[in-house]
Amino acid sequence: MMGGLGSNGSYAPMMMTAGRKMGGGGYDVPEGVDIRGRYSEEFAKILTKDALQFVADLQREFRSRIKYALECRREAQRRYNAGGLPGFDPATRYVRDGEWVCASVPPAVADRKVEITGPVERKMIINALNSGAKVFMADFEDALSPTWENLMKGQVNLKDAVEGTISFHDQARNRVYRLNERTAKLFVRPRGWHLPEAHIFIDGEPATGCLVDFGLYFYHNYRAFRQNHGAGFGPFFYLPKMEHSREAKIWNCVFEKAEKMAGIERGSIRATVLIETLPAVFQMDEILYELRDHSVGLNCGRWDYIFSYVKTFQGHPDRLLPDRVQVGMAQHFMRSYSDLLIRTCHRRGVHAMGGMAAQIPIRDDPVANEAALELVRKDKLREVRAGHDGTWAAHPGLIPAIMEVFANNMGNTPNQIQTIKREDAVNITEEDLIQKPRGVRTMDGLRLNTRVGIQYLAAWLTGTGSVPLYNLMEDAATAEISRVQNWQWLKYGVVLNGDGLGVKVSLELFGRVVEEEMARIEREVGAERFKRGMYKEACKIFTRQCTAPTLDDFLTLDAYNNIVLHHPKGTSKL
Ligand SMILES: CC(=O)SCCNC(=O)CCNC(=O)[C@H](O)C(C)(C)COP(=O)(O)OP(=O)(O)OC[C@H]1O[C@@H](n2cnc3c(N)ncnc32)[C@H](O)[C@@H]1OP(=O)(O)O
Ligand SMILES: O=CC(=O)O
Ligand SMILES: [Mg+2]
Repeated sequence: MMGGLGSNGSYAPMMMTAGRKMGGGGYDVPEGVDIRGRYSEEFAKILTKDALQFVADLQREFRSRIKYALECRREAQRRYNAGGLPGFDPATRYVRDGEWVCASVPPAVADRKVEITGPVERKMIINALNSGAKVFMADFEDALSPTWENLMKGQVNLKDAVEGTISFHDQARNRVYRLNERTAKLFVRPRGWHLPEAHIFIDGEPATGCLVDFGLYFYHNYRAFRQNHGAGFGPFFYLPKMEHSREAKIWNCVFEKAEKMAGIERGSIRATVLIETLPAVFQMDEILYELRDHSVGLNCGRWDYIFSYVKTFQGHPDRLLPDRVQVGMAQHFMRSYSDLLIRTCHRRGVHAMGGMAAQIPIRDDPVANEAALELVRKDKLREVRAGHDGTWAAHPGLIPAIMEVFANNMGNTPNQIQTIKREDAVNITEEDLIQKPRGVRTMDGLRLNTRVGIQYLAAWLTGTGSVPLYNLMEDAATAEISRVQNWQWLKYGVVLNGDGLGVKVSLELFGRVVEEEMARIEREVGAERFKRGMYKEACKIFTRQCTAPTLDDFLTLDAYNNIVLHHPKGTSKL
């Protein structure tokens, strides 16, 4: 027997075994903590009593502030739904106008020309650290399906990576993977504030996912990281999906508490915040200000940013998106966001990181591969010329080309913080940042959204959070665009104005498209894989979300219940 939610939803107490509290099949847990995920000896080395105590301390100290911050998000969304627009906050003008800078950049990460990203999967971690990129962002977020196995193995893998002992034996190829002498610097991206961790209960409630990711990683790695990788600084983090500086302030307090617990200097931990929600673009100074002792820049999380544009304007039929493929960095609102981010970061003395081009190598078609590479080069050239200090790559095969673009255009300097100030961007207005994207909507766009959204979700439900689809990298952020765009077009019954057909998007049309695209997916992946996969379940979830009367906040929040596996075996709803 274990502690857990009973059939009536009440919390059952944990069993005492030989004087120790055993919460969930064998873990030795502190008071009030219950582990409901599978037990493994390997995981028990991560889920130690002390590490769990640290996570529980974080949860207890910050849970009400997190709940409040999430309620503020809902309140802001209600204002946008009633016709309001996001904008700069007059109350924090003094922060934007003030002359202040963030703490100086740690020498270990002064040069971040190319950063590779990927899920916390063992082989990927080794490949990414060996890839020649300056930084590897190990992802618990957009690129990871947060199953218990993925999360806990991810923690094991990161610990081995930080200690330098990580290896992987690919049995099929009889190939052993180990770390090179020189490796990329490791950043870790925990989940966003909104995602719970349903396999760890604290005081009868699921823990906050990002506090679990951060807490366990920090607890086990701060010492080795600072010694072996950060030259006295670190660990380093990426922080996703924030909407307001009050959320950055919570992270700042989490960092201070962690530093105090570890007995390390304030300002040791450093983080780059992704500006990947529309409301956050109006809070960039404020976010940096809250994190000024712990900041190492901002990043243009362009894919979630596009998703957030649709979400923020879900009640504004005058701001509908064209086909997803047409919403690139050349759109006025996207260019304005990147330019203002560069100006803000450089004014405050930190890195302005570029975003992810979704292209990946196309192995079986050299011509298409060269065309994809050329798109990546063009995108990166725009970024480096605009003043970005580095950028993201989704695949090791892209690193040489991207590195060349950045190195050729930055000379020998590690970054452009002091050399490109972008004072011209001071003139960017609220209207520039929300300007309606230009382009057309097509039946192909609707079909592609549907096909990609379902296939991505099917992969996610089976534990894979980033996949190659039609020669592009797809992850939670890109799939979100497909979902909310379909929702928006259905909600407002838009006319597909780009293919001369003049068809109106309706429930009936969408139903037909789903049926036909499911048939196409089956043809493409083969009947056997289709049957074994989670395509039907994915289709159900995706279709429900696209047709829901009110927009779901996150695709993965609803889908999460399908990957929660409580021990002993059996799925459980939150
Ligand atoms: C919107 C955002 O948030 S972007 C950030 C989050 N998204 C991501 O991080 C996506 C990262 N990229 C990926 O996950 C992968 O590149 C995918 C899923 C798109 C494609 O992966 P694969 O299908 O494995 O590609 P492919 O077969 O070409 O891989 C070739 C090799 O490169 C490795 N590789 C591919 N991508 C990566 C990566 N990002 N990091 C490390 N290694 C990688 C593979 O492991 C494989 O290694 P091997 O030859 O030793 O077996
Ligand atoms: O996390 C990155 C994004 O583009 O979203
Ligand atoms: Mg993102």
